[in-house]
Amino acid sequence: MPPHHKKKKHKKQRQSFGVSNENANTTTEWDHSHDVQLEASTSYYIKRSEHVGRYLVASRDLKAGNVIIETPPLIVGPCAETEPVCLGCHSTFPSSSVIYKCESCNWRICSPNCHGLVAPSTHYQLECIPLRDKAVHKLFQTSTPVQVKLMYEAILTLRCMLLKTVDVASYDRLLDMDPLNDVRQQIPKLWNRNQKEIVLRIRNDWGFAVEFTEQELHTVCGIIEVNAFEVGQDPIKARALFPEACLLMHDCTPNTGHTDALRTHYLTVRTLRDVKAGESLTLTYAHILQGTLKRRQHLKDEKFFYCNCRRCSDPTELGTYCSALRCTDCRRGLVLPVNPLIQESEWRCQECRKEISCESVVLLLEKLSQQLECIDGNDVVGLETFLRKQTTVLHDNHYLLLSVKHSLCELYGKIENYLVPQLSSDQLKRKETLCRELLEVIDQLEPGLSRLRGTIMYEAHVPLMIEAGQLFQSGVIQRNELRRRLKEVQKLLKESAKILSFEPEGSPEHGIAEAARDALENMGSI
Ligand SMILES: C[S@@+](CC[C@H](N)C(=O)[O-])C[C@H]1O[C@@H](n2cnc3c(N)ncnc32)[C@H](O)[C@@H]1O
Repeated sequence: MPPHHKKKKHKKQRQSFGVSNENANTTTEWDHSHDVQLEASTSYYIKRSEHVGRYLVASRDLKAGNVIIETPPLIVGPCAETEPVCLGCHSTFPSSSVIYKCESCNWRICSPNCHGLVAPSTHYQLECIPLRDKAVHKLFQTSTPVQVKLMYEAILTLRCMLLKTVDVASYDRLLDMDPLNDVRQQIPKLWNRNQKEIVLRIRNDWGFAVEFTEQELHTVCGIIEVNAFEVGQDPIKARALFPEACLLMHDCTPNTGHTDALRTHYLTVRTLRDVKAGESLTLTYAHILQGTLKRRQHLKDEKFFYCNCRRCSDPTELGTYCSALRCTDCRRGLVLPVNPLIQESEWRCQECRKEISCESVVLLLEKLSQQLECIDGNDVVGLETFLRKQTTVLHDNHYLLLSVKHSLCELYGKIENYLVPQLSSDQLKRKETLCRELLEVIDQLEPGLSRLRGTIMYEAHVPLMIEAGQLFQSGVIQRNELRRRLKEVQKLLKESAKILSFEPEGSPEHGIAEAARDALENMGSI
């Protein structure tokens, strides 16, 4: 993995997928007995419940790593509020790049030979001629940068609508996805934004009023908002729709994970751990290393439902305490939400019973997040200082601290002045501790073949291997202990290589899998 040389902000956690529902009831489980079975595949069948709508259920016992869905996208398009991107492959344009434009519609492309221009359900097949005929590119001359971003955002909606004439079967599959119109219509801010920025833009500014009704366009906006996956990796990022995969129910400790191929966005969904026949197959629509209050609010705001899963229902978040604060009154107890399924719930110290309002907790976390945002993402000393100071206020596993620990465990050994040969034994020990602390939490929240686990296991092997060698050479440990330690390193590398071998070719994680395999080979037999 190349070192991070660029100055960067403290990294945000990676997010995957988005969905919705309005149910804010406070039951943690729902009664499945009335759920209706709809369709079946070899690995799953589709059921429907009052509470979540359609969802997938394992039709047989599945092993960790089993592929349950492998599918090309129904349609791909630019992200919301994106910088201008190539309408073929959705890559952003480096500032120094030569400007190419599509000869027909005059929108920017990365190159006349871009593979994406001719891919099914993209530029040439869908919006190129209509954009040309309506001379939409002329609007760029009079648009502000914000309006330009909104023009790119509207492209995916236009593409979906154009399927109606170009590929009726795909359009029907698209319309089978739930737009949650009733729910979204009750959110004026969202509905009015779509009306102004997407619906009226396409109908009035771009001249498609005869072709598409307002209602049709709102429905497609909803289908995208509720069901689209974020696909790709910098500098190519896009949104894509997958009719089967979008039926996976959300859970904050999911039993499946997904990857998408870099160029084609071909999606593969795999089980992260063994799943019994009859268990729901679940995916997370939120960040794993995020606290319940924030995770649930994100799901409500972006995906229109409050999650009531096992993790959300448990104030300790499955014993990880990753939302817990330290009591500044008695200085002994941990402060947890009284009822985590109520967003406004009071928080209470488990020792002195002192209560804090949810508002105060939110304000404190906002203040701390802002402080963290101000620290450069490569500033090891700054991040360590933040950790040291805030462990007096936050539990060691608090999600804000976990995100700092995640950054630090990658920085030690990777950036200038902290490259592996430059690390002191204290710094190596520190990297090891950070990795162990993170793995302990991830083993609870996303056990199994999780990408996060795989990358941290790779990081963990470095200090362990070096330390074992140094201790042996200085005579502190004997051959047997060396062998035991190297076996542990081997185990980490094997698991990391196995997990990350699922990652798409060309991705950083795929590179780590290769590095793990090389390291194993270099170790030989022990
Ligand atoms: C992408 S769709 C999933 C498929 C959808 N159930 C259907 O019938 O088309 C996302 C929607 O499913 C529901 N959903 C998924 N996971 C849920 C969960 N854990 N709790 C409540 N609703 C959920 C919400 O209504 C959400 O808006």
